[in-house]
Amino acid sequence: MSKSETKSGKEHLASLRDGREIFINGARVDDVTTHHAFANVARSVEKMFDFANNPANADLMTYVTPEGGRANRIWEIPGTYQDLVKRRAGLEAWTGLHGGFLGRAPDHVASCIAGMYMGLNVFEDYNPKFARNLADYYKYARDNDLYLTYVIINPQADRSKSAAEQADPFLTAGVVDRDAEGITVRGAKMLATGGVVANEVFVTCIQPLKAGEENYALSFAIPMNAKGLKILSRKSYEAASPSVFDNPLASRFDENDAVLYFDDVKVPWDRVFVDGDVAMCAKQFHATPAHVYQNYQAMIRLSVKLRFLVGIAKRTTDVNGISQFPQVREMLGQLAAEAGMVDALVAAMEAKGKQVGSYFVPDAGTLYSAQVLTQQLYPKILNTLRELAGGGMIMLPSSVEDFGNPELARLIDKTQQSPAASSRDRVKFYKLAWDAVGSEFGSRHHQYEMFYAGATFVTKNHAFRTYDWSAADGLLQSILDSYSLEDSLTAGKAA
Ligand SMILES: Cc1cc2nc3c(=O)[nH]c(=O)nc-3n(C[C@H](O)[C@H](O)[C@H](O)COP(=O)(O)OP(=O)(O)OC[C@H]3O[C@@H](n4cnc5c(N)ncnc54)[C@H](O)[C@@H]3O)c2cc1C
Repeated sequence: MSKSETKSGKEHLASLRDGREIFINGARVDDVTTHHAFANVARSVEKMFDFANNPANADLMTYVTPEGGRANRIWEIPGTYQDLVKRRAGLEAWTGLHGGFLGRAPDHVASCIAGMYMGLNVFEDYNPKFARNLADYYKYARDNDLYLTYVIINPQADRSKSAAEQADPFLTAGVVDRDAEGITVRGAKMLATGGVVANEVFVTCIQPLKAGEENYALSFAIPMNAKGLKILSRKSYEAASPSVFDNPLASRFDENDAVLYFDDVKVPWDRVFVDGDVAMCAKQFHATPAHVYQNYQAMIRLSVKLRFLVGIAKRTTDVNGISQFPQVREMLGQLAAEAGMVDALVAAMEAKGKQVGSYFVPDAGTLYSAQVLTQQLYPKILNTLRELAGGGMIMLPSSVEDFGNPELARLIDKTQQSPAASSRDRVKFYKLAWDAVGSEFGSRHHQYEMFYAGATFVTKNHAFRTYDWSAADGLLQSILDSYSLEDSLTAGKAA
């Protein structure tokens, strides 16, 4: 691929046939692009790259890099507020292709690495050679339009103990050896979403590490086909959804989650960004714009997904003929306000953003408010959708096959009635609604939105850390200072 164009979907699919070691249901996967557990999500990713690569979308989806090539907007580093908003329009359009159901689509980790590059000075202060590695990697990934995933959380095991205190010191991925060529890594990371259809993985630890845990204080990127990297897939919801009509989301947007096991994987020095520095592991996210920038992308995605879910709510009320009930309108109004709030939070992150050197960065405090609130909001919205639908999402034909039997098709037409849709459209809609809300795929999304950014105590800590407490306290104090015990006593006597 020349530097002046983005990757086509076909090129992306070809790049996935690289001998990567994916395992599912007791067997190794030969070709992820044709395997029945992954082929459709690979197609969905193919469509995303084709959309970005379409000349008609060049202005929306690509930008001119400082070096003069054209790259996917996901890699763009905005210099101004206007750049940030323009980049968001591209990300929003891209997310529309999957309704926000690909949580770790290529724009997520690209935003993280771009954010680290914006904070290159932090890496330079730490280690100029590793800083050069990061800068080179950012440009390499951008110019080759790589799809990156990341693994930044350690396996659960015993959460009351640190990585070093677990029964097996190599449960958590850590360094076993260093030599002239690089480091050798052994152990696991909790999970990589989208890893099966990504090109490379960024591996590090965002959880706090203590002195003495330097072996786990790593940051590096390697291809998904690196020798010794084992990709252990969870159950595939795609494989369990042979018909698009029956599970329109699970069959096409099951991005997969997989444990990554590093079976003595060799990482060359030029791919290492942090080695053995506990403080730097945290700084790469929080002393650079990386954490804010990657999660700002996540909020853009979520705002699109909520628009989709609110669309389901409204359609449910039309299909069931309940939209005129005042109580139902109230519920829709509540949903509209909630989805509108997330849109507004994204806009506020941009409007309250600030210049960091030559880059424009979204507002951290607003982002963390959004994270805390949306972790609570998503389950609430799913619950409202269930409340509006009643049994409509459940009492549906067993599968698309029922339509192939004329006698059953006649009975479906008779029993699936709606004031606003044909029986077929009613079934089509409610199958989609159930996939978003209640299927195993929908349920995984419930968990995803609650945890992708960390457990709630983690996001609340970020909100605590970034809120302007001095402004709050200053305001309180100024009101307290506007009266006194003495004044009130004197006033009392005067009366
Ligand atoms: C669907 C899905 C996709 C994901 N994708 C990715 C990915 O692509 N890459 C990646 O790196 N990670 C990914 N994650 C992992 C995600 O970052 C973690 O789930 C998240 O950080 C929480 O960690 P945990 O799951 O280990 O939960 P835990 O840390 O074990 O927390 C679970 C609960 O235990 C309690 N708890 C645990 N520790 C404490 C404590 N110290 N103090 C108080 N209470 C505590 C809390 O009640 C908490 O809610 C994904 C997770 C999910 C569910």
